[in-house]
Amino acid sequence: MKVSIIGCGYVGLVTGLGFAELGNPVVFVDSNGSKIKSINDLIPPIYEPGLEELIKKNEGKFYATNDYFEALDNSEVSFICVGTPSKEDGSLDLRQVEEASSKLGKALAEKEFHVIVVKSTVLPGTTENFVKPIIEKESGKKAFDDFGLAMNPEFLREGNAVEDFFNPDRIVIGVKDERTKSVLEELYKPFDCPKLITEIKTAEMIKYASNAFLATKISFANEIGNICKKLGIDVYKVFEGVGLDHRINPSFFRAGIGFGGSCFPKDVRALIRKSEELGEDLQILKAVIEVNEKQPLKMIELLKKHIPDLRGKISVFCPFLGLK
Ligand SMILES: NC(=O)c1ccc[n+]([C@@H]2O[C@H](COP(=O)([O-])OP(=O)(O)OC[C@H]3O[C@@H](n4cnc5c(N)ncnc54)[C@H](O)[C@@H]3O)[C@@H](O)[C@H]2O)c1
Ligand SMILES: O=c1ccn([C@@H]2O[C@H](COP(=O)(O)OP(=O)(O)O[C@H]3O[C@H](CO)[C@@H](O)[C@H](O)[C@H]3O)[C@@H](O)[C@H]2O)c(=O)[nH]1
Repeated sequence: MKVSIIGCGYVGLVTGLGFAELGNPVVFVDSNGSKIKSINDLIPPIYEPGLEELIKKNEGKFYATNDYFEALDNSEVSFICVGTPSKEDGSLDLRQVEEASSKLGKALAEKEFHVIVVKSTVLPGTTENFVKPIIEKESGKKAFDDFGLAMNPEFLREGNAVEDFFNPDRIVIGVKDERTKSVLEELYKPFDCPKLITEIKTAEMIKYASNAFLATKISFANEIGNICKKLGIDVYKVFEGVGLDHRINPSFFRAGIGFGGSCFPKDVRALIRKSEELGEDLQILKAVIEVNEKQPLKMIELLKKHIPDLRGKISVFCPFLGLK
């Protein structure tokens, strides 16, 4: 199946090259000219283990452009993989999604049935209440009828992205119309993992609930770890024991400096912000962020204890607190 990928960052590039490896011709679209050149020169613009081999191995099965019309002409399904960064207040900055939806809509006006899939992490309701009206306005077409619209969250981890693409724990497809459902089922046929078909807003929420739960596990491990330190207990052994309970699962209990990365802090904050708009107080998740913000200071306390005269000798960068 011919695929186009809108936005060639971690998610877009890995997803597109993964689909190419599985035999699907792929057109990459990005607004950044140097990324386009780099992809066409077979040089991955980001580092991920296995990505360089993948891009070289699939030469001739993909190309990159900034032309949405050409991309839609040469594909049956487009994945929106642009960034959804945080604004100052924690809410999502949807400008990249807005621009991509608008340009896809314009190109769609000249095409017969085409499927558009939101892969970017967006809050529940965004695909149907934000992306859909933009595409409908720009294309003059009706979603779920003249074109397909779906939400397919991505769960890959930076540093493990290629491996995660080919071996996902599950594939979640939020979809409404039968035609789009069969297009995505066909595309994901080679994957031997549970495939969950849901409502569009449910798929959006599964992504947030997953990241929020993983972040909660880490903050929990850090709180237990802080007591363990005081009691002289090895926290790693504790969670080895805890994780042996099949109801719990041993992963993501590694205590340390707290979670960072490009997703957990942004996604947990966005969910908290959204819940505030809805008049709900997400107390657990607020505590998860609070514990995480304090954790680097705990590490500094620990360092000070072991190296008493630390002042002026070492700088530690804490994601939320700056240099300490
Ligand atoms: N990085 C991860 O590990 C990860 C994992 C799962 C989900 N996600 C989610 O996936 C989305 C993408 O994340 P990412 O890390 O790949 O982002 P990124 O910032 O690395 O890449 C976004 C790409 O989109 C391009 N772009 C921006 N506006 C565009 C437009 N209008 N048209 C075409 N291209 C445009 C940018 O130039 C950039 O190359 C986000 O919503 C993120 O939360 C990220
Ligand atoms: O036991 C653990 C595991 C992770 N971390 C920290 O948590 C952060 C996130 O790590 P990781 O999940 O490996 O990387 P990400 O690339 O941020 O991936 C997360 O965020 C992505 C974007 O949503 C999701 O797709 C992935 O499933 C989810 O794991 C990092 O700061 C890690 O150091 C811990 O402190 N303890």
